[in-house]
Amino acid sequence: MTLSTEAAPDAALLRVEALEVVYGGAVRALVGADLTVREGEVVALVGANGAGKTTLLRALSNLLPAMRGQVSAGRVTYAGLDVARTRTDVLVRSGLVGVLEGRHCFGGLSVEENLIAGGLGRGSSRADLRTDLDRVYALFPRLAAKRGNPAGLLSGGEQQMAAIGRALMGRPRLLILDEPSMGLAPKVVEDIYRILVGLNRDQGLTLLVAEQNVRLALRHAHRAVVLENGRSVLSGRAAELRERDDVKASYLGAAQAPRTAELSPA
Ligand SMILES: Nc1ncnc2c1ncn2[C@@H]1O[C@H](COP(=O)(O)OP(=O)(O)OP(=O)(O)O)[C@@H](O)[C@H]1O
Repeated sequence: MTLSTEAAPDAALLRVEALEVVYGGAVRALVGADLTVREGEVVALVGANGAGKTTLLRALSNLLPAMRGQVSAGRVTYAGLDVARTRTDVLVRSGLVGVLEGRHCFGGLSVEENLIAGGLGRGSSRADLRTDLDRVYALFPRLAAKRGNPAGLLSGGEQQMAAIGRALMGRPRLLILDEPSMGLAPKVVEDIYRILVGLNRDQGLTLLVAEQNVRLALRHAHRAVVLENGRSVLSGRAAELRERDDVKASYLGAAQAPRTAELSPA
């Protein structure tokens, strides 16, 4: 079911249409996912454990083949590119940059070397690297203070900041994040979201954030898409979704309202 707030198709920076994904030829992880992200938006992809959020994000960066996953139907288009036919590094240089599961800092490298790796992936010049490092350090003063330390010794929150900083070094047009709140203290999560939303507001950075913490996601996003069992079942403006009884009952911990699946389409 879909609220009537989706973009006209031509306005989309990213478009996912009726996407189906199978792992190992057997596990059907997505069975019909639809998603649109317009330039300048913050869009949340929410859903319970195993709903398919990470799988969808992998598909956006054409990372499924490396996980024995395969798009079996549907299509992903980013900035006019057919993603399934575009190498991940080409997508990165086109501005589609992900902070995917596990944060993946290079533990033996310093914080600064980790950040520089993000700029090199994009082919930045030495001068660009310097400018971008200063920008990242201004956003995350804690990284500036630890620039020479091994990234492996950072706290979980600092590693998340380093992973986001490294992605920003790639000068993204669309930044994709997988559960940036995972395992972090509420205060750190708030700091990270404040910075991300600030980048959207002040610099127009487009964001797609997968979150299990639906309350958090709906507070910060402009729009959201709800995934259930590999299918997008609901989408619309975050402010409207927050007020829906079915969303409250299923995802925001409200008691009496019926579950999403029992409701008729909006
Ligand atoms: N590499 C893989 N090989 C086989 N099955 C997988 C693989 N990765 C995910 N799956 C399966 O695909 C389904 C969707 O998983 P996915 O990780 O995309 O969900 P998710 O919404 O991100 O969940 P979580 O929030 O727990 O990470 C699950 O049934 C999962 O077991």
